[in-house]
Formats: sequence, C-alpha cells, structure tokens
Amino acid sequence: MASLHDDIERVLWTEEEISARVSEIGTAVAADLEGSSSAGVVFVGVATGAFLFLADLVRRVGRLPVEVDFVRAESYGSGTESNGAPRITCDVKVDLRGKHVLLVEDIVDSGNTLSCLISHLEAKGASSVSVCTFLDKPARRKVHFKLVGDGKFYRGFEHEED
Ligand SMILES: O=P(O)(O)OC[C@H]1O[C@H](OP(=O)(O)OP(=O)(O)O)[C@H](O)[C@@H]1O
Repeated sequence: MASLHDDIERVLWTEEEISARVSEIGTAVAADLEGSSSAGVVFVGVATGAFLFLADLVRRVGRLPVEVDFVRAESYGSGTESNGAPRITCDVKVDLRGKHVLLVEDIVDSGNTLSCLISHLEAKGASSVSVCTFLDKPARRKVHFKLVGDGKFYRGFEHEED
C-alpha cells in the first residue's frame, strides 16, 4: 500500500507553522462563535479530506461547546478537475435548524463543492454558515459562494500554484 508521503513533492509549511496557524484560527473561531453557543454550534467536516484539519481545529477552540458531523460531496471523477456538479453522497445527521454551522474544508479550489454545500446546509435550516478551509486557492475560483447569515470565511493558508 502506498504511503501518504509518496505524493509529496515539497513541503510548503512545516508542522510547527501549521500548528501555530490552526491555533490562531481556533482562537478566532471561538471568539466569533462564543455568543452563538446557546443556539448551538456545529462543525461540519467535508469528508474525507477535512478530517485531520477538523480534529486539529476542534482541539483548538477551547471551551466552545460544539457538535461535530460530516458531509460528503463528490464532484471529481478520477481526475483533478471539478465537473461542476457536486453530488451529496453522505448527509449530516445532526439537526441544523437554528444552529450556527462552521463548514470545514481541506481545500477550496473552483468553489463548486463549497457553493453546493453552503446552499444545502442553509436549506437544512442553519441560521448561519461560516467556512473554514485549511487551504484556499482563490486564483482557481470559478464559482462565487455566499455565506449565510453573519457567517465568516476563515482560511489557514493561501496558495496560487496548481
Ligand atoms: O472547490 P472545488 O473545485 O469544488 O474543490 C474542492 C473539493 O475537492 C476536494 O475534494 P474531493 O472531491 O477531491 O474529495 P476528497 O476530499 O474525498 O478527496 C476537496 O476536499 C474539496 O472538497
């Protein structure tokens, strides 16, 4: 079985840099969502890519009470180009009505997946939808997404290369 490390061409950020950045985001998210905690805060990870970032983030939000769930959206075939029509193949189980959702991604590229998932979570009754992505590639954006309510956009790192 291939190792996760077999695909790594070069290191962009060290473990220490990533850890420090995730701590900064966790602190910011906790401060922003503290006042919303009585309504309920749900972190929704986009499976499967976001699972490690989500786990790291949850450990960095201090005492903010959060529920955790996952959603899966499939937009890529065997290649690396989005086909523009993500399909939700595994949905959240938590009741999102009236709650504040933080959608946690590993990468935002074309924006197709995010746009689809934000609409989906809004339709499930979330009163706000924020987004937190480990990596953002704004130069590759094809779809502009709109956050819900007083939702915010958090990014760990920005990268312009393919
Ligand atoms: O902005 P977009 O162009 O929509 O691309 C971003 C999406 O693509 C990747 O998921 P992928 O479909 O590769 O699934 P995976 O996380 O299970 O690998 C990534 O995890 C995002 O969900």
